[in-house]
Amino acid sequence: MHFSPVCCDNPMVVHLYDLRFCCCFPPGLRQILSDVVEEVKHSINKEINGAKLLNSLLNAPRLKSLLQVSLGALTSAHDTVAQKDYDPVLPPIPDNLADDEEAMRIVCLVKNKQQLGATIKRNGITGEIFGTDDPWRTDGLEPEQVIETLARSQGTLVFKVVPITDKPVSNQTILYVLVMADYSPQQDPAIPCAEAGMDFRKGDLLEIVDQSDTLWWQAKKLPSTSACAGLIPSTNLLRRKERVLVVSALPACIKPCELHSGFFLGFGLSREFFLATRRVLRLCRRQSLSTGSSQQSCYTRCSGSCYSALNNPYEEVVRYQCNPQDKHRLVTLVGPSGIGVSELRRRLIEINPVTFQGAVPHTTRAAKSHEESDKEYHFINRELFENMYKGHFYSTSFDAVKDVLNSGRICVIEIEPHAIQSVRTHELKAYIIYVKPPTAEQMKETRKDTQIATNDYVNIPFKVSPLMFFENVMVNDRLQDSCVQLLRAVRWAQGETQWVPAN
Ligand SMILES: Nc1ncnc2c1ncn2[C@@H]1O[C@H](COP(=O)(O)OP(=O)(O)OP(=O)(O)O)[C@@H](O)[C@H]1O
Repeated sequence: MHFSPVCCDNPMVVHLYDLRFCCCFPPGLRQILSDVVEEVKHSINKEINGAKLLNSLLNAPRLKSLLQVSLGALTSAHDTVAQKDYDPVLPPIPDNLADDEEAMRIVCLVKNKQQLGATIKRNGITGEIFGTDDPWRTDGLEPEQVIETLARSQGTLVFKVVPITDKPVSNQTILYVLVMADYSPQQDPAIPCAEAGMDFRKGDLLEIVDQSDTLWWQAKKLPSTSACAGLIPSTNLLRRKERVLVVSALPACIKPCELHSGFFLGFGLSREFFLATRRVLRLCRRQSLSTGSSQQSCYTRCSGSCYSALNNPYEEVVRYQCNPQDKHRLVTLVGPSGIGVSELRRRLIEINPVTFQGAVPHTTRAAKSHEESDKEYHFINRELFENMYKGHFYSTSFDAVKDVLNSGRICVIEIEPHAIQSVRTHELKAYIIYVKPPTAEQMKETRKDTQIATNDYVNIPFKVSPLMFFENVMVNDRLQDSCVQLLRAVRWAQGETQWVPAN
């Protein structure tokens, strides 16, 4: 080992970066060090035992005093460094910082020719981009100019990150949305930073805290205790992604799908893609509006939900607490045919006819002798009937529902899945209950006194895709239990704070 002391002109200046390579000592210390080195050289030449040499060296009074002096010199160097101002001269820390604010940080990046990913943010009110120090200031620069400068720079980039003194005044309104699509940032090659992304599934409730970017918004999933928001695609971006995905999901209900598989390659959407998607969606919508029983299996499967999800992947919702003067929420039952939706509705009304009432349906058939018009049915002609039910709840009109709600009663109706969207309005605030069949054995057991062929019902291909619209899912097993369950759910719906469509 060869060790020689190094001198420099100004022994009190110790540069932090060079501490490992440059030691500067005062003259007295330099002398002791030279003596020690001489002693070591001398011992080595005498070819004595290594362990002995080390032991005698460590116990040598000179080395001990050297260590003491060195420690003192280091402490003094540290104090000098701590007191000295180094270039570049940074602006003073704002003195009105709250005690709990994080301290100012100096961030040093070493950049080579590779790209440096950075998000540059501009304060919407002051126009300020972000504070850096002389010689490069961003004051008055456009974000594009800052990006250009960053891209051109090489070597060490030093940022001074100063905590904000005033909390930013957000000019954004917080938006709550019900999500109609699934999203995973890990599977999205287009997201700028997958780690900052937030995944969500159909039916999740999101609080959108920032929509200033056209492509990427920031949101929190509710209920959430996290202070951190994640990146999610904006409505337009998600719509674009969903258009690609929905076409791949459609062939199940659209029989001869003429789409070319090439359309699914990437998100670069061609004109052909849009035309094909539109054609498929039009078909889907037409089928979902169709009334014929032959189309039942198709529209119960897609139930127009793919169409609405594409249109509106984030449905705005608001928190709603029923006030005594408010009209009741519309209670809506949905389920496969023959499972007992009508039976449950009938029983609910029977239990408490003062509170519950069904909306009087319309029919085109002639009134029987004992039937009073507008009591069991509204008797109307075919032309009027066809005009009324287009896109609505078939034989039940909005007016019939509103009549019941205006009377102060709770209106209970049953609808087909494709009509779900028509009742999901801010005015009706429909509370939608999905009635499911029990297991095949239970179905046989509980329906043995009825005329229905139970096997046909449990295997019904009733796939309701907009599951996120159901606020309650119940199994119609034993009738008595189902009625109690239904009653409890309806009471809950009219009392608790809930999320309802904003529009
Ligand atoms: N939980 C139950 N236990 C026993 N029988 C039941 C139960 N639920 C319904 N039923 C009986 O099953 C039969 C079919 O019920 P219901 O008419 O209500 O079916 P639905 O789902 O309304 O069918 P559709 O829409 O075709 O009219 C009826 O005879 C009804 O009394």
